[in-house]
Amino acid sequence: MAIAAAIRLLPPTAVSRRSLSSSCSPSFVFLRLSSSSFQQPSTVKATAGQRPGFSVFSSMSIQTPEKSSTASFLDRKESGILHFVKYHGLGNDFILVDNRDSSEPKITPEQAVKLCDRNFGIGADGVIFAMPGINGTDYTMRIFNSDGSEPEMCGNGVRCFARFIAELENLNGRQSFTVHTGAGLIIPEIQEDGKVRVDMGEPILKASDVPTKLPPNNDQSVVKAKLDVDGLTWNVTCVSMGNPHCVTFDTESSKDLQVDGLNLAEIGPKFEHHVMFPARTNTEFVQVFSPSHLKMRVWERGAGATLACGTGACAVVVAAVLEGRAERSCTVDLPGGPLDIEWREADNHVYMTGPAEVVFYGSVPL
Ligand SMILES: N[C@@H](CCC[C@H](N)C(=O)O)C(=O)O
Repeated sequence: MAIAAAIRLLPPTAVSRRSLSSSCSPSFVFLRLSSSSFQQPSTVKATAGQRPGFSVFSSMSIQTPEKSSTASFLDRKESGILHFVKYHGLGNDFILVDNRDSSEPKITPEQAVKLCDRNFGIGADGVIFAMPGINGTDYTMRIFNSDGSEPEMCGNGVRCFARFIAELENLNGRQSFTVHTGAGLIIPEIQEDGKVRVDMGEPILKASDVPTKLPPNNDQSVVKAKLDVDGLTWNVTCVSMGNPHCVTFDTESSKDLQVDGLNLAEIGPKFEHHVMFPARTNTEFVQVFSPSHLKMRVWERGAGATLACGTGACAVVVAAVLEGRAERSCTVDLPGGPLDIEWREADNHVYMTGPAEVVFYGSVPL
């Protein structure tokens, strides 16, 4: 059994999308992806938004270009077919689904696991659904991790979400809108340079709300607590950005971490599933270059080692400030690139600024 994915390297209409991919030349590519769980390729139709001058190639046939169509690729509604756009924020990659017509996700967590598979599916760290807003917000964002679990929030994901919404809708010059998430109200703003700045709200420090069972300090926060993992005692600070994070800068026996040398695949799961974290945890391993320049690697709950984690970078700056290691405005280097993070004293909100890019457009049978 196999699935076919139609992949476009250029967004289908140019006007609102020009800044997303101005350096790409238009082309279509059809991929065949093996999967035991999907329908035969014969059931798959060519679904990319064709325009004059383009040829669409599939593994079975070459099809002639269709007539010009202004209909957006994503506006197509074929039953049994999921149209998506794959985005990434610093290499943290997501399958974005237009779910604005329903408050029920178009795919199940089990299907998300299959689509996220990097060998047998599209490949992604998660699936994100753009849904109708609730509680007076413009939109709702939900996300499934690549293991099928549902986190409350995703920082890189919400930047991708913002660019996706700008693709889907005429925002009439509006650069900002409100998004309901499991972490509450999140406000992204698309900047002139195409980057997205996000008001990520206030960090949560109360141990029982993070949640962590590590013993809290008098103010209920867990800062520089001792955590035994893999034969070492790690100093950890716990921060929730709606989702839980355990941040570590050192162990009892090492002054500073050298994050490049860490075996995340070995230690990451031991943090994630540690008994002190009843909702599991994301874990950030951090090196301090200067009070405004940090470097981190992350092991994500439900997704493993990823190239970037937006909520993680926010949690890292909060933890670094609480531990007296950094200032409130920092550049955080992640394996996929840098994020600018500010924990603003005036409103206690964390602001994250970084890129979000289209990778390709595609369709898969469900
Ligand atoms: N990569 C995301 C976080 C995604 C959710 C996380 N894996 C969790 O389960 O909490 C980000 O950029 O914040």
